Amino acid sequence: MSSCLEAEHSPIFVNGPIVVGAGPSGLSVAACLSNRGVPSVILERTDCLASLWQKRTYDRLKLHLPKHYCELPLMEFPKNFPRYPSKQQFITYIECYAARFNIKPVFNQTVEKAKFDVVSGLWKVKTQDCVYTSKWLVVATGENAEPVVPDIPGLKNFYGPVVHTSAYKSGSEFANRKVLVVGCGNSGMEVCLDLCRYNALPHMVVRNSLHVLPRDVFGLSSFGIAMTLLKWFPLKLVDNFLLLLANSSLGNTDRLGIRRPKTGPIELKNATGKTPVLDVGAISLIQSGQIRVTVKAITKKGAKFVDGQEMEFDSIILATGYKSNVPDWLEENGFFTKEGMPKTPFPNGWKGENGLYTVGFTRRGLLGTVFDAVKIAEDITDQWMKSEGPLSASNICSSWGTPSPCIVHFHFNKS
Ligand SMILES: Cc1cc2nc3c(=O)[nH]c(=O)nc-3n(C[C@H](O)[C@H](O)[C@H](O)COP(=O)(O)OP(=O)(O)OC[C@H]3O[C@@H](n4cnc5c(N)ncnc54)[C@H](O)[C@@H]3O)c2cc1C
Ligand SMILES: NC(=O)C1=CN([C@@H]2O[C@H](COP(=O)(O)OP(=O)(O)OC[C@H]3O[C@@H](n4cnc5c(N)ncnc54)[C@H](OP(=O)(O)O)[C@@H]3O)[C@@H](O)[C@H]2O)C=CC1
Ligand SMILES: O=C(O)C(=O)Cc1c[nH]c2ccccc12
Repeated sequence: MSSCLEAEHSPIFVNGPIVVGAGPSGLSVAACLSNRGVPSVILERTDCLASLWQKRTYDRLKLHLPKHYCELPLMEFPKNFPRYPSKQQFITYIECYAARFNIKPVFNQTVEKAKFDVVSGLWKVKTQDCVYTSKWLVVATGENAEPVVPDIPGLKNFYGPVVHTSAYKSGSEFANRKVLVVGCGNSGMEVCLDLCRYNALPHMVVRNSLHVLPRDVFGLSSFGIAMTLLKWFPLKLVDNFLLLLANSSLGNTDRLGIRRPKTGPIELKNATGKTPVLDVGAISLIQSGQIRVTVKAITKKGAKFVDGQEMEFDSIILATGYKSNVPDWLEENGFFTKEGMPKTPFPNGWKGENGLYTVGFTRRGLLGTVFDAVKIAEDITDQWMKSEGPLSASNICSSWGTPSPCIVHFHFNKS
């Protein structure tokens, strides 16, 4: 970023939106804009695209919804990809996607602060190196920006390694080890399964009720079945049907220490964002006793079970989920909750005031991302055409590869 260093103290004006984050959401917005001839700049804190997928997920990860539901706008997955692409295939797809739309994010730029400047009518976005300004700010930092590391009593005194799932790659280092896995969302379940495949001995902490559904039934994906049925039937009926399928294929999970919530799986996902576990084999290992369930408290060397029994563990894996980091860097007036999620529920949470947009905060996975990205690109394009218009190529500072980014400097009065 030599241009940034040269431009010390003078903001870099972006003739199009500034997008924060080069994950699937940021790339989707940039692609939809590029398709409409609108430039944008993506600022990304890491040195790669889709860093969640490249750096913070385990080796065995596959998409758990059929690929059709995980496609970004304007580009399908290759025909030869399986129904559930692997993490590496998804990353390849993302790289091809960026190349196809000629998107070149500015890497190693952590957005530390962003604020709307009323005087200039522009967003000022500060990274460790530069200040960027634009009429539009697109927040694409994701629902999974930071790991949740709960303050569990006893955890600090535990003598062995404690790893969050975002740093877990495979069970290869855990062979013959007793591992306590805290949390039983999709990460906890899949890590337990992976640990078993490497001959480790996982014990899983289940705190609350949760839904587990088979990923596939009769060769069809449960999610696909639900999406199809929802076109004709009410949500509650579809949820009941999913539970019927789940009980007949997995049995009664209550008996395994996994209680079902009263609200159905899709209704709960829509209302709270809590994703049902889509089972890819962990339940049968719980049934056979290879994965053990529930614990009460963590002690210095192990954990105390609800029945009073104590057990020693070699390692702890925190499968305790993720959180948004928006409150750490965005200064705004009440569009986001203190947890960093838009207050306005889906489908209307994509647009704030003064040119603020959010993509990928719908708790609906990549389907939600596509919905937001298309809306945002339409909305910004309309404004851009009216007010900005395509400037000559030499004035454009953008994440497009060609013409090579060139920067327009504006000086602002310090407010
Ligand atoms: C293990 C796992 C598996 C999943 N599988 C699926 C699936 O199969 N199907 C599905 O639909 N969804 C799935 N999801 C949901 C997931 O959220 C989406 O797949 C997708 O990654 C969301 O994209 P995003 O761009 O919104 O967020 P992210 O992929 O998290 O990308 C956000 C980007 O913003 C960057 N960033 C964050 N803060 C800053 C900052 N301050 N400055 C600059 N850059 C910043 C990050 O480095 C990151 O590159 C999965 C999630 C996880 C954790
Ligand atoms: N193959 C795939 O595509 C995969 C997709 N994913 C997705 O990634 C996202 C994140 O999933 P995941 O990482 O599993 O996170 P989740 O937020 O879904 O689950 C977190 C789990 O940790 C538990 N937990 C949190 N704090 C504590 C605590 N203090 N003590 C005990 N338990 C605790 C929660 O319990 P409680 O419910 O009681 O709060 C919950 O069971 C989801 O959307 C998921 O679907 C994840 C893995 C694989
Ligand atoms: O993988 C995830 O976490 C997702 O959010 C994908 C998703 C969107 N809607 C759902 C409903 C049931 C299971 C997963 C999802």
